[in-house]
Amino acid sequence: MILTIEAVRKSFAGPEGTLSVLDGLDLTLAEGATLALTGESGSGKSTLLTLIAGLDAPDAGRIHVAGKDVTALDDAGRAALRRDTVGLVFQQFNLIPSLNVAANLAFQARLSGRLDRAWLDEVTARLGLAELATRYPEQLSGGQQQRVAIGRTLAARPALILADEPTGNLDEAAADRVLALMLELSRDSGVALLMVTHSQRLAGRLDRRAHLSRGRIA
Ligand SMILES: Nc1ncnc2c1ncn2[C@@H]1O[C@H](COP(=O)(O)OP(=O)(O)OP(=O)(O)O)[C@@H](O)[C@H]1O
Repeated sequence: MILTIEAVRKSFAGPEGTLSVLDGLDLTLAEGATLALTGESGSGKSTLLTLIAGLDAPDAGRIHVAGKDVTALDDAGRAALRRDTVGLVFQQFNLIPSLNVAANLAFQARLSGRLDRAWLDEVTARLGLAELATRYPEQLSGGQQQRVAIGRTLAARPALILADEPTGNLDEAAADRVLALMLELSRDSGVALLMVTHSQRLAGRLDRRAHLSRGRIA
């Protein structure tokens, strides 16, 4: 398993008291498998991705990524996990403002020591980003920024991609092309994909679906 989640709990302190978001959640994902995570707004999908990525800690339970207990790693260990094993495509694109599109696309792959020029060029072309290569993030539309954020993660070929509505800013045709590229990467390179989506149409193209409700996978 690339990902094993056992009995994870997470709650937040809010103005009306404690809000329990994840309540004993279990989930597994095999190497190279693709999973669509659905659930109502506020059900905890983004929270779950944040915990898997080690950007926040669960209150209880265990999360293993590629055999490592994320909940037991220190800051440096969790940063190394994000550099070497887990790729993130979050709703805030986190592009580097001082780097142009080409440099943003290569950034993650270079950092993880997996820069493969031919694959980077293919990702760039397939996401329609070649003609934008010398632009800077602030000169891009929301959808263009989203494609750069996806490309940056795909270029690095991490063992596990966590994507939070990665095609939310794209029209249907562009969303289909992007998802096709992600699925192809999964099939050809054994990259596992956990993708949050509100689209039943897109969810149906992944191997499995998991629905988050009342803090657990239904
Ligand atoms: N850091 C935080 N502090 C307090 N409450 C939080 C925090 N992060 C998330 N929440 C609350 O936890 C709940 C789950 O939020 P989350 O963003 O995980 O939902 P989601 O399923 O991803 O929603 P959406 O589909 O709208 O993106 C929400 O009620 C949210 O307000």
